[in-house]
Amino acid sequence: MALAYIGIGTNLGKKEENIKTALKEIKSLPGTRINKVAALYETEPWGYAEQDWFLNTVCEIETALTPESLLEALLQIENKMGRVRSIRYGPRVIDLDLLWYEGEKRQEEKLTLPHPRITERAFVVLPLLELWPEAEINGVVLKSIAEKLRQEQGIKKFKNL
Ligand SMILES: Nc1ncnc2c1ncn2[C@@H]1O[C@H](COP(=O)(O)OP(=O)(O)OP(=O)(O)O)[C@@H](O)[C@H]1O
Ligand SMILES: Nc1nc2c(c(=O)[nH]1)N=C(CO)CN2
Repeated sequence: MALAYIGIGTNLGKKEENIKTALKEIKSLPGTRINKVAALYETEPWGYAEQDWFLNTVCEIETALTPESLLEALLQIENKMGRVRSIRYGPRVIDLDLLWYEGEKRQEEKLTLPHPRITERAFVVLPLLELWPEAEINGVVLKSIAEKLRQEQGIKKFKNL
């Protein structure tokens, strides 16, 4: 079994329900269990401003799936939940990012590991640190950048699930 972290985001429709549905779908993937889920955070849109705030969280899973089959499964969940791809960094019902998978590295367009934009995003770093306080991504100790990201980007804890 491999340990992995998945970033979850939504800013369309019933956001909290979208996150709960995504968690149910992740839990039902073959050979996969959810260990823990961080709090839900309301977060300022990153990368494309003209859209509603997001609800974000991160979950820790253990899985028997390979990184490639896990990513494929996450993309299928996005499609099943009605994700339509249009604007880059634009609004979406659900966005599932494979953030980290057991220290594996990949450098392909289809799958980059660790996820290449983790250290730029308060909405990933803060929930990830709840689950993994010592997290280090590509040589960056995440707790050393958390406060700066928190001050630069709008983010507030909404609730624990
Ligand atoms: N670690 C990863 N997690 C999720 N998708 C990835 C990863 N590495 C590469 N990808 C690829 O990125 C493609 C586009 O993903 P998506 O449309 O969700 O991007 P985005 O959410 O707009 O941007 P971002 O990836 O910065 O969150 C996916 O089809 C997937 O193959
Ligand atoms: N706050 C926030 N901003 C985003 C998010 C997200 O999940 N949260 N996802 C995006 C997709 O690339 C683009 N911008």
